[in-house]
Amino acid sequence: MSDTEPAGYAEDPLDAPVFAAADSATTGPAAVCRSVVKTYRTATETVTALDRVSLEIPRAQVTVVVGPSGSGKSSLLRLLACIDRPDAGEVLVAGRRVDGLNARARRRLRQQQVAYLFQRPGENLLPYLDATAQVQLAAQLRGARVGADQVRDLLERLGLGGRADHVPRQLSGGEQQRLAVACGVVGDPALVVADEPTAELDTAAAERVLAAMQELARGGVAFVLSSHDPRVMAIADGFVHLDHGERTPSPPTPRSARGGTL
Ligand SMILES: Nc1ncnc2c1ncn2[C@@H]1O[C@H](COP(=O)(O)OP(=O)(O)OP(=O)(O)O)[C@@H](O)[C@H]1O
Repeated sequence: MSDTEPAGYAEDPLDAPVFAAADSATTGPAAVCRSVVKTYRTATETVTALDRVSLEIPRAQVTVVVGPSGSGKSSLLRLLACIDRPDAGEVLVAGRRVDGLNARARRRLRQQQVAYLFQRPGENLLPYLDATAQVQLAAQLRGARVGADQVRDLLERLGLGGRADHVPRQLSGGEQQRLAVACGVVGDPALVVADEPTAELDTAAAERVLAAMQELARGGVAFVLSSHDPRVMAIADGFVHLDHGERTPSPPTPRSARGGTL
């Protein structure tokens, strides 16, 4: 993505950590969208991927974004992860408005408050670092002081205690994705965003990754996942349904009896 910004987008005003005021950074929803519009312009047409979508992502919960192919799920996740910016509307992460920030400021906020997990487990990791070093680097980039004990504990919780000195090619796909989750949650970001996190995993590996996400969410971080996978829906505390770029009421889902619409 280019860092070149059209005029009018704000630099981060302070060259300091991008935390909002302590109260809104650590309380309230992890993220909020208000009447968000996202369009893509091609040579021949303008596609409206999101049309006035509003929602709140609660902390300490797993929110699953569902909808047919092309309904805008990835577009929404990219806005929440501060990778893209909406054409209109407001996006707040950890209480801070991010829609007006330029690429550099968004990148800094992302480092501290958001983790984005790619579908392919290997793409979330550096090939030459072992599991311990991956988590330490993620913490360092987030500006968090995390001791060796905490890294070891986190790897243990994710079932990677015996893999601490393994590099990604020595790990299975499921282990790689759990390591990516460890890197995502270390240093207490507000939000971990994952687009189709089980798409590349077999059933057993998917279930372990999802169980880890569900358990870690209880610690306070918000997980936002997009998926068509019933196993992902089964761990949802709430759903956001999209159709043709619009937020729609919840149709029946496998776990609609438990998860609410947020
Ligand atoms: N870079 C782009 N340029 C043009 N159109 C795009 C671009 N990215 C997405 N779109 C269009 O925006 C709409 C929403 O796409 P998006 O990828 O957000 O949907 P999705 O629900 O994640 O789909 P899927 O489940 O197939 O991954 C679609 O019509 C898509 O073709």
